[in-house]
Amino acid sequence: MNQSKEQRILNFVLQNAVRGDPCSVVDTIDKYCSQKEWAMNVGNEKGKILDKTVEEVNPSVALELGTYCGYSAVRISRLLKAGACLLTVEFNPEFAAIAKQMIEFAGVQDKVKLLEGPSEEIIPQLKKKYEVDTLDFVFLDHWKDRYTPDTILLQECNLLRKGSVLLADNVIFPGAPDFLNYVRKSPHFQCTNYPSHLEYMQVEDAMEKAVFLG
Ligand SMILES: Cc1ncnc2c1ncn2[C@@H]1O[C@H](/C=C/CNC(=O)c2cc(-c3ccc(F)cc3)cc(O)c2O)[C@@H](O)[C@H]1O
Ligand SMILES: [Mg+2]
Repeated sequence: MNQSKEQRILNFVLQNAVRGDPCSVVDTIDKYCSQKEWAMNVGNEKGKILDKTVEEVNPSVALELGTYCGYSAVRISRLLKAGACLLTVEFNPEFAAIAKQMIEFAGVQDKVKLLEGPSEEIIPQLKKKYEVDTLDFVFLDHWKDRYTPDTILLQECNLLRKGSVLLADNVIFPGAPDFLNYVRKSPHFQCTNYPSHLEYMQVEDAMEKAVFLG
C-alpha cells in the first residue's frame, strides 16, 4: 500500500535530520515541504513569529490544537524552559503516530505530551485528567472553524488566566473570519495581527495574537 505524504515527510526526516536536534528536524521538514511536497506545517516565516511569541511568554504550560506531523510541537518545545511542557492535541491516529515519532526523533519527548482525541473532548479533561491549572500559551492550528468554539470552551473550563496568550495560524488563508470577529470584538481579549505568508508559498496569510484580559 503506498505511503502517505506524512509518512514520506517523516522518512525524509529520519534519513536526513540529526537525531536529538530539534532545529535540524524543523529545517529538514521545511526543506522537504518547500522542495518536494507542500504540507500544512506553520513553516519558517510564520514559525519565526511563533518563536518570538513563545520566547516572550516563556510558558510553563502550553497547549497546541492540531499536532499534524509535529512540526510546531518540535518548534515550540525546543524553546521551553526546564520543567515546562507542551500539551498537543491530535484526533487523527495516523498523524498522531507520525508526530510521536517526529517528537521522539527530535529528542523533545520529555517536554511534549501528545493527547489523542478531538479538542472538544480533551479541553474539558485538562484540569482533572492532565493536572493543568491554567494555560500560559495556546497555539491554534487545527480546523479553522474550531478556533472560536474552542476559545469559548477554554474560557468555560477556566483554563485561561489574566495574560494567557492565544496565537492563531491562518487567520487570512485559509482564514478564520469568525475567530477574528470573536476575539477582536470581545472585551476579554487584546488582539495583535502579524501579517505573513502561507507556508512555502507567496500567498498572503497572518497570525493573530489574542491576550486574555481576565
Ligand atoms: C477538533 C480537532 N481536534 C483534534 N485535532 C484536530 C481537530 N481538528 C483538526 N485536527 C487536526 O489538526 C490538523 C488540521 C489542521 C487544519 N489546518 C489546515 O486546514 C491548514 C490548511 C492550510 C492550507 C493552505 C492553503 C491551501 F491551499 C490549503 C490548505 C494551511 C494551514 O497552515 C493549515 O493549518 C490535522 O492534523 C487534524 O487531524
Ligand atoms: Mg496552519
